[in-house]
Amino acid sequence: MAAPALARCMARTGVLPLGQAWGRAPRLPPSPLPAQRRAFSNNKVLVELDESAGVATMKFKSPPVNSLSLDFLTEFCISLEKLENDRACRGVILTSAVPKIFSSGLDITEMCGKSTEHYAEFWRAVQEMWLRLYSSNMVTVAAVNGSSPAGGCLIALTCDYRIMAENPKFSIGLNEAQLGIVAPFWFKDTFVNVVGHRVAESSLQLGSLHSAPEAHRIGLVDELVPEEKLKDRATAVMQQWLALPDHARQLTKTMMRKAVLDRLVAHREEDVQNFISFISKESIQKSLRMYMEMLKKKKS
Ligand SMILES: CCCCC/C=C/C(=O)SCCNC(=O)CCNC(=O)[C@H](O)C(C)(C)COP(=O)(O)OP(=O)(O)OC[C@H]1O[C@@H](n2cnc3c(N)ncnc32)[C@H](O)[C@@H]1OP(=O)(O)O
Repeated sequence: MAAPALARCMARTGVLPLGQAWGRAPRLPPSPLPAQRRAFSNNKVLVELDESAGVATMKFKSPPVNSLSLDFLTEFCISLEKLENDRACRGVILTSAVPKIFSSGLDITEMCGKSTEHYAEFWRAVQEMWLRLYSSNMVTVAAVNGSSPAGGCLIALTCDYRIMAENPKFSIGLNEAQLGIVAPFWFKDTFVNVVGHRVAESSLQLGSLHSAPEAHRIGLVDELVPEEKLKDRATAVMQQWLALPDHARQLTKTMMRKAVLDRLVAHREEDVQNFISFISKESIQKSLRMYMEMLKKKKS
């Protein structure tokens, strides 16, 4: 489906047509074209594709903090879909163009004082982002070059490999409990698949944000590197992963992730309704408003 048609579909339904992501045939190797670089961009995401390497870099560019608004999620999904359907692309590195921040997670303003219809549209877009990224046929590497709470952490967890800048001021984690909200089961499942049940259980209950060294120690990120080496290291890791035949890697990835993906697909609408009833509670709205005020006060 062409990008404008996809955009129209998402504007109408808040969802990309799922058939596009599921049951896709294994990716073919890139055609032997001369070395070439291509770029495309929208308001929230910049994509640079190195055709000779078969690798795209997707940079989040939604200042001040790359919060995951409905617009961001829509443009992220459209960009990912374009790459997924591009034979020249076998891997994608996700990183940020905003200094010190990878992503501040779901845009809290999308979850405050909005209509039921808006909450449904927003949550479907969050689900869509995760379903597409977690089931991607491409190799996905997160180059985490800044703080990455909650939904930002989810994006990193959803990739195949995570490399973080070793700055101890940067933190990462599923801190939902600190906001008085609860990470849904598929955030939790993704987290458990990376760090194991025991670490996930305490980290989720406490809503912990882990400094980069601690995140490495508990296995939340795979490597720490000096910030200036992050890009090169992500490229090297990508080359290593792409040295293997795509079909074997893709089938293995599917086997490892299928149960978790299937669980959301089977309960997708129920999950939307759960989100709506949870987020619409006055007590939850109050917690979110207080949290936003706290963020603003922290500045002054
Ligand atoms: C059933 C429901 C489950 C839902 C699951 C939820 C998942 C989530 O992702 S909830 C979001 C959780 N996110 C956070 O807790 C992060 C909050 N933000 C921060 O901690 C910090 O902003 C920072 C560390 C990311 C960056 O710090 P700093 O560089 O100091 O920037 P500021 O704090 O001054 O923020 C600038 C500006 O951005 C606004 N903002 C920050 N995060 C968000 C956000 N997630 N959504 C919306 N807006 C956000 C912040 O309020 C400031 O706004 P202004 O004061 O208007 O400039």
